[in-house]
Amino acid sequence: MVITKLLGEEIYEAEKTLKPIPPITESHPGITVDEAYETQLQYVERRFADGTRVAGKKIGLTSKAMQEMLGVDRPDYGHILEDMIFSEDTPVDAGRFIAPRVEFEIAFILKQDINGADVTVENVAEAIEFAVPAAEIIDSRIRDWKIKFEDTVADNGSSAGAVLGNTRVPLADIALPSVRMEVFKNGEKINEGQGSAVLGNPLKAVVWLAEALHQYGISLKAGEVILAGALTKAEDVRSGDTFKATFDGLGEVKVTFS
Ligand SMILES: C=C/C=C(\O)C(=O)O
Repeated sequence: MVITKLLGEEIYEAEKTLKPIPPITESHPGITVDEAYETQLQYVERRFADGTRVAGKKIGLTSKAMQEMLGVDRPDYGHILEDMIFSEDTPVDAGRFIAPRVEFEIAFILKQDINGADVTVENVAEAIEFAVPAAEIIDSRIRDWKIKFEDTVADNGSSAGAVLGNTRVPLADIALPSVRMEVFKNGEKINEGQGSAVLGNPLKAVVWLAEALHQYGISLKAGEVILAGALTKAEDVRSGDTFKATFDGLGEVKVTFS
């Protein structure tokens, strides 16, 4: 059995000191997915002790592009904490992370709680107030991004930050699977994708999340932000870089790194 409290503490320390740890799947080869999620919760509890709170959740590994990039074959989730939310208007210090990457996705703001195992796309749509263009900063507290599924789960879904664009679009005004996205780095277009890349429809990712959380007795709360997963692969970040993603009908989000 894995000592999840100790592992959660190790991940917390790695993040704080910028000293990554070896893959947990090597130091604890028998770690189960349940133990990895328990480790994530222990990390989150440790972060609460510093005074932060849950702002929402991220769903990861919902697109083929990200699954292929990281060599995993199924979605996971992590917690977005209040101190992980950055503003579009203030450059984010790349030096506060170990090996940061940025990715672009559709996010949702909830107006109702979502509970339970038998959630449908319709239930999820009713609980969402707005769709929002979003960037997620990901990072790995595991050395050199050498992660297997259980490593990234334990490491809070490799999440490090979120930036929300300024637009808020009601779901009635947008067909999420057909939203086209373009990604620009320092003014040059580097990638493009479509909402359907996320499990066919980003709302299905939220259904997946509600069901996955239910197994661990966690529900989604009104006011939370849910990042539904990157549409295209993540991009390495260096200080001085500016990234922007434009989404048809949804607006844009920008993030600059100092
Ligand atoms: C390792 C992180 C993956 C994601 O955040 C994603 O696929 O969105």
